[in-house]
Amino acid sequence: MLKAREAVPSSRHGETPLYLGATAGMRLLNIENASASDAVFQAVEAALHSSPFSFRGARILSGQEEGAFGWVTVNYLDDRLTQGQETTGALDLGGASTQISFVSARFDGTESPDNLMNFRLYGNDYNLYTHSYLCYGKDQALRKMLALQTASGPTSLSDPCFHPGYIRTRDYSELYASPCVARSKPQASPRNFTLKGTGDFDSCRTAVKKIFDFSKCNFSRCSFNGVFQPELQGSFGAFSAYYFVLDFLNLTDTAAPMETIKDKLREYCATPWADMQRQHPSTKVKYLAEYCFSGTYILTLLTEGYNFTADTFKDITIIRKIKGSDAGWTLGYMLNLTNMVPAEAPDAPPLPHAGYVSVMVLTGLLLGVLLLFITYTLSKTQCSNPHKIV
Ligand SMILES: Nc1ncnc2c1ncn2[C@@H]1O[C@H](COP(=O)(O)OP(=O)(O)OP(=O)(O)O)[C@@H](O)[C@H]1O
Repeated sequence: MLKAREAVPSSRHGETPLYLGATAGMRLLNIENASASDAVFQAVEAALHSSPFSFRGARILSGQEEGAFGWVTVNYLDDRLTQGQETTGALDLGGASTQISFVSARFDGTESPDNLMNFRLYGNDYNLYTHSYLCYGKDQALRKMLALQTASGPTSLSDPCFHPGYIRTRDYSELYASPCVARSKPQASPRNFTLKGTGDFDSCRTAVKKIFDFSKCNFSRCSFNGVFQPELQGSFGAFSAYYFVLDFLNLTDTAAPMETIKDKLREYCATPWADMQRQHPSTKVKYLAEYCFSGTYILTLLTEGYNFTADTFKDITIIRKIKGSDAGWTLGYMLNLTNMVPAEAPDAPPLPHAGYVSVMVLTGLLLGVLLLFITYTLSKTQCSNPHKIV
């Protein structure tokens, strides 16, 4: 808010619209404890009402909206919508949910209407495929994996997704305090367990893969958990936690061979925890401890979950910003609420600007010549009939 006050001239504060959108973290809180979620909204709304901006409401976005607005942002910033070009798909990874959105020539919503978002933008129609996976953001995905590993209520857990030498005591009640895992809490578990890292990428992949269900699909094709997904098409931009994690791991080059990416992760996960802390003293410890899991999760989600292959992986660009603006759902949300992306292309002028200038100059010249001619004719008439005036 302080940044916004500085960025917007104070004379314009009152006319600047302010909206608040909440995503999967709040969706989960709403499921878990609706009155707590309401209380958060009341407090936030009170604070925003007292800001100098024109506050126009706070609400929780649906997963579909989150995915679709991320897609609008990426394609708006790339100027693909005004030009009616082939669009870029959007891959968003948050803490609580993850979204995939893209236009596919093979998807018109018939097979799975829930995944369809129709848009008419700048005179072009788009059938957007979008799906949001609640509980598959990187923080909730880690909970899901740990829940599977602690289903029998052990006091100690050797975990391949954490560095060798990493030790942390984890509280069972805290780990299972999320609707994503609450139902699988072991009946008779001790108060806590000791998590010990073993740093083994291949075993980590095996553990991560277990949080995806590939056993059922009632459609012609699925990603995971029985969710319909048409064949991937075109290029994709991956942002948010995809960027934070892959940038830290130096793995943003998606054109690198898949084996090279795996080798780098193998080496990274196997690095002793003490070395990691020494090499990255200013990195937040929670992030540092979880990059091995997060990197492995991202690779598994993209390849096994969404079906990117060794060949199509290079179609993904890992992005943070486009032309100086953050890639993410927020800009798309604002553009939508302020009607800044019109359904129809603005009327094209019949002539380009240079054409108008030429017509104006020619008309001016003609009028000038006409005026001169009239003046000349009049003065001649007056000279040849001097007596008629009297
Ligand atoms: N530098 C970083 N390194 C690693 N993780 C990061 C870094 N910065 C932020 N994160 C994490 O990345 C995740 C994505 O954050 P973001 O704010 O984009 O999504 P979110 O609001 O959690 O989304 P959603 O509610 O839809 O799941 C969060 O879990 C956040 O803690």
